[in-house]
Amino acid sequence: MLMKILVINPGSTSTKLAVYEDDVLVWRESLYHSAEEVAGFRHINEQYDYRRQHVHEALEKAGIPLRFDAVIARGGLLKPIPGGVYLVDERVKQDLWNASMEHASNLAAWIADEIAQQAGCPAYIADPVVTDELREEARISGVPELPRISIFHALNSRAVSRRYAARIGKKYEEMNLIVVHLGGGISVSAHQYGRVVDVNNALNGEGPFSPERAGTVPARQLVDLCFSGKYTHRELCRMLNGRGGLVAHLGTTDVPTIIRGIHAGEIHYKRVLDAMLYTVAKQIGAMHVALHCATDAIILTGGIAYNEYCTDALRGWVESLAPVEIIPGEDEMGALAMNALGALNGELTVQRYCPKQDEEIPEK
Ligand SMILES: Nc1ncnc2c1ncn2[C@@H]1O[C@H](COP(=O)(O)OP(=O)(O)OP(=O)(O)O)[C@@H](O)[C@H]1O
Ligand SMILES: CCCC(=O)O
Repeated sequence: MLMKILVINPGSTSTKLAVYEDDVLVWRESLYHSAEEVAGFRHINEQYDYRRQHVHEALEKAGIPLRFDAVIARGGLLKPIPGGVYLVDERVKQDLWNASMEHASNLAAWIADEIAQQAGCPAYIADPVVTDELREEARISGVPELPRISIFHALNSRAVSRRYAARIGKKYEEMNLIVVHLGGGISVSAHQYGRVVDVNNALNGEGPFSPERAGTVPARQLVDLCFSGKYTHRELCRMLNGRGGLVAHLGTTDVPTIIRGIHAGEIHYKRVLDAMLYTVAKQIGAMHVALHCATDAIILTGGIAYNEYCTDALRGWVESLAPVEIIPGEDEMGALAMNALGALNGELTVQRYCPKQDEEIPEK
C-alpha cells in the first residue's frame, strides 16, 4: 500500500506544502504571506494560528482529506542535535516555542503535530538547520565563552550528497564530500563518511559572505562598531544576517540582476561578486583540510549554482582539490518526504529529541 505523506515547510514569506504517495509528488502548493499580511505580528509565534488556518484551507480547497501515514515538517531552531528523523513531541514543541532566534520554521512542527493528531499518524522533523555533528576540534574557538555553533542547510546538503552518491553507485556513508549550499545564506559543509564534521555557522556571522549575510568579519572592528553608539543591537544583528553581504554592498540579493550589471560593465558589481566567491572558495579549502585533504567531490548546490559565472569562478579556484559537481537549486520538500518514507518503512531510525546541552545541565 502506498504511504501518504504531508510535507510542511514554512519560510519567511511563504508556507510550502506537498503531498507524496511513497516517493511520488501528487500535490504541491506555495502559500504566499505578503509583508502587509504579516506586518501586524510582533513575534513569529503569533503567526501560528494564521499559518495553520492557511494550511487547512489549502488542503480543503484541494480536496485532500486529513488522512496521512505521516506528516513531516522542516525542523526549526532547536538546540543542537545530530541529523536524522525526529518524532515531534512536547519537548520539540516547547523548545521551538521558546527558541532564542525567530524563524518561520519554528512553527512547522507545531502545525505538523496538530494535523498529525487529527490524522492519527506521527509527525516528524528531519535534518533541522541546527544539525550538529561537529568533531571536537571544530567546536573550540579562541574565546572559551564563544564556542563554534553548527547551523547550516543540513536538509538540502545531505539530500544532494545522497543523490550524488547514488548516481555514481556509492554510498553516502562511504564518501568524503564538501557541499557548498549557495542560497540567500551560504554554508560549506564537510561530510566525512556521512557525518558533517565541520561547517560554518551560515546564519550568524561565520564563513563566506552571501547575498544577505555578512559571514566572518574583522572581529576587532566589529567590537568597535558595537560600542560606537551608531547602531542598536537589533541593527547590528541585521547587519550580520538580513542586511549583510551582497545586499549591503549592492542593494540587492538577486544574483541574476548582479550578473546583468556585470555584463553592462558595472565594475563594482564584479568586484563584490568576485569577492564573495573568493570567500566561498577559501571556505572550501578549509573544509578540504577538515577532510584530511581526501575530498571525493565538491558539490555546488542552491539557487546561485544555476549561474555559470559563479560556478565557473568557483571551479577556477578549487577544481585542483577534487572534482566539482553541480546540483543546482534545492529540493527540501522531496528530501523531507524521503525522510518520512524511510522512517515509515523502517529504513531510518526515528529518534527522540534529547539535546546534549540538556544532559550537561542537570535540572534542579
Ligand atoms: N537562476 C539563477 N541564477 C543565479 N542566481 C540565482 C538563480 N536563481 C536564484 N538565484 C539566487 O539564489 C539566491 C537564493 O537561493 P535559494 O533560493 O537557494 O535560497 P533561499 O531559499 O532564499 O535561501 P537559503 O537557501 O539560504 O535558505 C539568491 O541570491 C538568488 O538571486
Ligand atoms: C543556514 C540556515 C538556513 C537559512 O539560510 O535560513
